[in-house]
Amino acid sequence: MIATGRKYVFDFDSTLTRVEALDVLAELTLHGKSDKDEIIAEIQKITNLGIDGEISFTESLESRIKLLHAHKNDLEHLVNELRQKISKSIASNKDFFEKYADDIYVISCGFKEFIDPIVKEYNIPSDRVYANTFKFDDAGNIVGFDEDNVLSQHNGKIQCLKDMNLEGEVQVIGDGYSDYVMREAGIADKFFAYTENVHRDKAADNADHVTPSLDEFLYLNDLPRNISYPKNRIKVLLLENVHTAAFDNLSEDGFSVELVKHSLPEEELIEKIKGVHVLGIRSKTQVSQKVLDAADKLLVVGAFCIGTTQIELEYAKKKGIVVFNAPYSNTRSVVELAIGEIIMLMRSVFARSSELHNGQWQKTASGSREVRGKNLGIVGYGNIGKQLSVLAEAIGMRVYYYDVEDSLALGNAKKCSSLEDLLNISDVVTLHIDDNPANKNFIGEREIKQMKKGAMLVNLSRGFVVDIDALAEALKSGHLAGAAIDVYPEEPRSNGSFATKLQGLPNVILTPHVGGSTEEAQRDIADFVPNKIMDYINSGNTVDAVNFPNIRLPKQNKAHRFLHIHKNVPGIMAKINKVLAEYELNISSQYLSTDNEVGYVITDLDKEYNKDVIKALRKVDNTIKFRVLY
Ligand SMILES: NC(=O)C1=CN([C@@H]2O[C@H](COP(=O)(O)OP(=O)(O)OC[C@H]3O[C@@H](n4cnc5c(N)ncnc54)[C@H](O)[C@@H]3O)[C@@H](O)[C@H]2O)C=CC1
Ligand SMILES: O=C(O)C(=O)COP(=O)(O)O
Repeated sequence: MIATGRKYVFDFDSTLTRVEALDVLAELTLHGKSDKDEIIAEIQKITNLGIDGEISFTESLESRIKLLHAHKNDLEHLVNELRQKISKSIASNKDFFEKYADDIYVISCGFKEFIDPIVKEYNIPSDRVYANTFKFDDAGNIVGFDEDNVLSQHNGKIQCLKDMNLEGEVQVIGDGYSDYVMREAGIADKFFAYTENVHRDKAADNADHVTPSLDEFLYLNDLPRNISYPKNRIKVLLLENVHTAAFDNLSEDGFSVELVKHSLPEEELIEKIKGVHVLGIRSKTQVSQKVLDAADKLLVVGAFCIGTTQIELEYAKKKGIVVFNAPYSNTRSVVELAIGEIIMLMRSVFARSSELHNGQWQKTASGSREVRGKNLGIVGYGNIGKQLSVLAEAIGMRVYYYDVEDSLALGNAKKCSSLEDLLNISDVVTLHIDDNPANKNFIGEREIKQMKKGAMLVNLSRGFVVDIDALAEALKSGHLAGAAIDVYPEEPRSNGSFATKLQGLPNVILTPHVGGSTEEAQRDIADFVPNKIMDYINSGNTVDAVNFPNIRLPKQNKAHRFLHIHKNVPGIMAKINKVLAEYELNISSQYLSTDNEVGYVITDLDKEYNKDVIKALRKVDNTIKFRVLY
């Protein structure tokens, strides 16, 4: 047991547990009744009015008990339910309740009958639980409560705490205004508004501190805790209108997340990135060296897309910043659009449609062909190219492909040994090469000339891959019969006006970089990338990182985890382990992964450590980043 001279007074409902116990009791007792939902809504309304001090507490209690129709036997079920509903950060910090047991109290306007058995498991004995008690009739029905108990009365917590006569600094942790009043009355020294389960403005606005979790409370008080840095202090900045599910995923895990609809130019990002730990972007945001230099806290960048060349990957690595992307989530969306566009181009659908929009009936078969039996040339036989190959064959196209890497053909697709071979043979050429800057003007005047007369070009890869001037010329001259372009050498940062030389040309489909913009793809990315980010922040795992040595280690219980990122020079591991040995720390597991530039080591320790070891590890030569996880 450790003495701090402070007393910690916890509220129960919606603080120690995620729920209001009487709401749960109502769910149990009203189960199967036709008017259950209305009664529960009524109970919740009364609960909130009581918590916010809008009606007298006694009144709220009386009304709720009447509506409950509960029996003694229901309490056992209630306790079982509540056991499953302990607040997340309370359950993960059981250690605190063990070590500071003598200084922890519960003051609740709930009932000892269900609070005692729950908090007992957190080392809080019944005599430190101040709460109401039920009255039962002979048949065991709950018919009321002990009206002499101060806690059944309005602002009863003030009187209760006064009567307890606690010595030392008294800190109250609760979600409601009825907890704050102890501080307002001057009986408690500090009030922490606990918002992990519910955010009540009236409590938060008056609090000395708002604590979104117990981790934050423990951090503020420098008390031992399950994670070294509370998640609400980890700032996440999501740009470019990533799906709101990403916001939900990261906020639900406790991070502080800001969502910005568009991309930011370098100067603005340099300002905005300060203090940000996690940056989420899509294909527009340039994460340049200057941005990375300004990023004083940045740990990880999530590209909510496939392409990552908008990020200075190597420079990020040298700074110990890990980058993840979503390599598969939007591939199917691109493939479906490619198939659709190939058919639309071959049938001159857009030309016919524009004519009709302009009031012209232009029924003709001229320049309208089936895709069946036509040659499709896929350039870049990667994740997208391969899927497209399969679908295109399924609709009867003959597939040819060209890739710089040796890539196995799927189905009956035929590999071309040169780009020229592919261009010579294809009725439609579709580009799916990666966003490597070396692919700039990959398709220029010379390559277009190598294409068959009347062929079509589809580009859903990157804008700089095609020389737009040369393409516009070829379309105007009639050498090419059509094109579908989704990506452009220069794209705007947000929605608005846009100009390209391809505008107004017949049989040219123009789309604003929407190849991967489907609800399904964006929704999937919003799970995939946040999961990678959370896995790295919470456990140190870097599996699937695009610029970093990959490590996965399961989270350990009753252990401490240190993450050390360093320049990959000889002797670092020896130095790290020498420091650990000097502080007599026992390594329970350790895993190192390196590439040419950096080394990344996760070390798990099986016992308490002297905080000075952290300083010593940070001082190890060639350390880039050091983080204590838990
Ligand atoms: N329009 C949109 O909204 C979207 C565009 N994309 C873009 O699509 C492209 C392809 O994506 P994935 O298939 O996932 O990439 P991937 O990396 O799986 O495949 C790319 C393939 O291109 C090959 N390649 C690269 N340079 C080449 C060259 N000069 N000549 C021949 N082959 C070359 C690579 O060897 C690789 O096999 C990327 O540029 C990506 O950014 C991806 C998703 C959505
Ligand atoms: O995934 C990619 O690489 C894309 O090009 C899609 O980018 P976006 O998310 O639409 O900015």
